[in-house]
Amino acid sequence: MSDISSKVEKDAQKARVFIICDWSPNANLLRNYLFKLGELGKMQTGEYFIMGFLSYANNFKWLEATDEDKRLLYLGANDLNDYNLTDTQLHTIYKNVLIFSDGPPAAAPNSTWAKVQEQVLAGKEKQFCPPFCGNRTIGKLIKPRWDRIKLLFDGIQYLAEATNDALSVGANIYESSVFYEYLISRSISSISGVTEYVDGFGAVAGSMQVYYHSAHTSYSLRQSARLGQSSILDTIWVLSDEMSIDFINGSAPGDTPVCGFYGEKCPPPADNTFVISISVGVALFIGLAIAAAFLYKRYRYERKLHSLSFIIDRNRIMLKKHTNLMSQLSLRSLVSLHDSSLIGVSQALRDSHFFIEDHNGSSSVKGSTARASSNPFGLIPFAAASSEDEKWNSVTDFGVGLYEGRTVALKRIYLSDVDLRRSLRLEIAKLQESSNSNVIGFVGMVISSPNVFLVNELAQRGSLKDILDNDEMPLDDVFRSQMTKDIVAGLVYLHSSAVGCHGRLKSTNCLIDGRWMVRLSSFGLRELRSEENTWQEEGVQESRDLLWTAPELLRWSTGLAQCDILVVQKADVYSLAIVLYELFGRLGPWGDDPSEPREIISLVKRGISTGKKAFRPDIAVIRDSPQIVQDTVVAAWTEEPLDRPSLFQIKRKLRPLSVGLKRTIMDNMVSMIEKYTDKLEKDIAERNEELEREKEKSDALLKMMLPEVVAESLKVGSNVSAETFESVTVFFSDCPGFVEMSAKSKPIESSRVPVVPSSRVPVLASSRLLVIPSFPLLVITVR
Ligand SMILES: Nc1nc2c(ncn2[C@@H]2O[C@H](COP(=O)(O)OP(=O)(O)OP(=O)(O)O)[C@@H](O)[C@H]2O)c(=O)[nH]1
Repeated sequence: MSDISSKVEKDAQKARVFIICDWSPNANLLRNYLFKLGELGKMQTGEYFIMGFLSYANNFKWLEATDEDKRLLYLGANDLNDYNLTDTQLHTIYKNVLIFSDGPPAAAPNSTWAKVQEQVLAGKEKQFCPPFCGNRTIGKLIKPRWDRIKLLFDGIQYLAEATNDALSVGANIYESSVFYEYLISRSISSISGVTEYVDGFGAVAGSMQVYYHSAHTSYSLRQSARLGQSSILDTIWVLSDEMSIDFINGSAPGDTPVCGFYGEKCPPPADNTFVISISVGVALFIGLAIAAAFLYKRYRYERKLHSLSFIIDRNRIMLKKHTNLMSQLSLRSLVSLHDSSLIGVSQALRDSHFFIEDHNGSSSVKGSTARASSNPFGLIPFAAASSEDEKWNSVTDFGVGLYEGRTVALKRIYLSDVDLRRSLRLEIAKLQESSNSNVIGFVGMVISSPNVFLVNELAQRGSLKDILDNDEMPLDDVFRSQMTKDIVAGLVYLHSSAVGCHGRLKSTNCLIDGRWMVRLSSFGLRELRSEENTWQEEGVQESRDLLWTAPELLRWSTGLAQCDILVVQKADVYSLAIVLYELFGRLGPWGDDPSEPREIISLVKRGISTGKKAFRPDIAVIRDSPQIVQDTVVAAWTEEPLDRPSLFQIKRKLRPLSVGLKRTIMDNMVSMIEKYTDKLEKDIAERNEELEREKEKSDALLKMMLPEVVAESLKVGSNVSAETFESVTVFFSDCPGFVEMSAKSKPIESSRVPVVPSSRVPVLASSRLLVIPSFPLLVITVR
């Protein structure tokens, strides 16, 4: 048994389809072979197949057994327990076996062969009676050799037919060489009902029986078909009956495995044990590391939540007076307030839009702060506050302070105290996490009852509203496109961050930093800000603040904190539409609509009433803006929130605005300054020319009135010192009759009285030479 086991194992490594030529001496060998393959798991996969030949002479009892199970018995059912196989496995094994045998085919009912078999069996019974009359067991045990019986019948039939043929043509059947010609190359109609053939050498090709597993019987192989020669001329063997083989995998197994018997057709299987164990180890380590990192992060997060590190002690902030130049001054006035030099103008534009001063009046030069100690820009003064409390109380909505060496913005929250519950601390943690170039960073919170302030990064140039309200602040396409891009980018960031939405987007919350970049502020803290709203008194300002709010939020009475984040995101899209309208129309959030904010809000709240469109700003106000902007605005303020485009769609739609926008807003600013510079250069050159001319005139006048030396001294600002002369002549003279002469002359004529050319010419002599044009005959005398 162990021999056959190792043989089977070896064979199975070298072959897939086994053709076993003769088991005749021992049918149990087939059984062993099959079941060993089964035990190795080879037969169940459908990869192996066995075909074998069993000689009828040696195995007729098994092959002729009518009882299905007996066939199995002969195949080794006695020893079945020796094999470690289940019923199902046995069935599967039989599906992979095909047996051929040389015995006669099974007799068809009512055929001659069936009758012969019946007579043989009856004769057999007679033969054993007496002594075994009535005892059928003996008869059953003795199996007739049907192959021999068939051969006997066929042989007689064959000889008779050959003799008949020979005699019918008068051939001499006693001459063996003659008779032989009638014996070869002919067919035999076998008693078993099939046709067999004798070839040219006198050999009977005969037929072969095929035994195969039958699905509807128990463990057995049964005669399923007959393999015979197709014709007397043709030596091809064909299956004469229909038979299908129930291949386990649906088709015949290949003669070699996919990877070849030695795996030569596939890359050699690496010894994965080491790799697998390393991988598992690494995976385990990474898993543990991730879990540890996660737990540690969670622990730090919880600690952070509990640490209240965001609370800033009021005393660590130095309050500053401030004014926002953008909201108060035009560029022109900015120019005139500073010295008119070009450096002064550009400097003012570049860094002085925000003016901060200490309480005691001395200017603080920090970041973009002012240069003057006076108050040329109309500082928003603090009340003459003496105590810290008074100073903090006097800060209105927005204040400025110095904290840890940087200037920060202080945003008043209209609550007298704050309950630092977990939900609020979570909201604050989200704010602390948000960091993007288009949103204002959160620094901390001052809670000093009754004052509550958010401390944020400061945006030097105020809000978008400040800039839009300043009529003389030029805004061209580059500015608008850049600002649009920044606002959309800020919103996209917020929607994808932990904060999730903005909730109160408006132009006052779009702040402009020192690099002219728009950064969104006042987002997050929805819970805290909702409390503030109910606490705050309703007023005109509050209605004005709602001009950017989406209709569904206006109708929502329970406050922003209760809204689903998706609802607020859609409301942000509406607010964006109003901000864009404001940016491109520059007439405020509702354009030139004369209605009071309160009226506008109530009309928006009403929504779409039958037959009417939703109440919105007049789109004609922005008709000069690019079509994509107009389309975006109209789509984004649609009444139905779900019909509004997503931010990503808006971003994509507005992308052409930035195409070709090579210059940044800073470049634009510089070009604007250059334009101003050119103009001022021209103005100054003209003024200089004028000044030069005037200067020449006054010099000439001075020289006429005073001696040159004296005039020059006076021009350079030095004193005219007294001089000493040793000999001087003081000459006083008068022209007699000058008064009469003047009375008779026109003013122009009297001005043409010649002047004595030089003091060195003898006066009396020269006087005779003088001629007055209007009195040519008059002789001038001098006294
Ligand atoms: N320069 C400058 N001005 C600011 C800053 N923050 C706020 N402001 C000014 O203060 C004004 C009001 O700001 P907020 O109180 O945040 O605006 P709001 O409309 O009341 O905002 P919410 O109440 O938060 O909706 C803005 O329009 C700006 O003029 C800042 O960081 N820098």
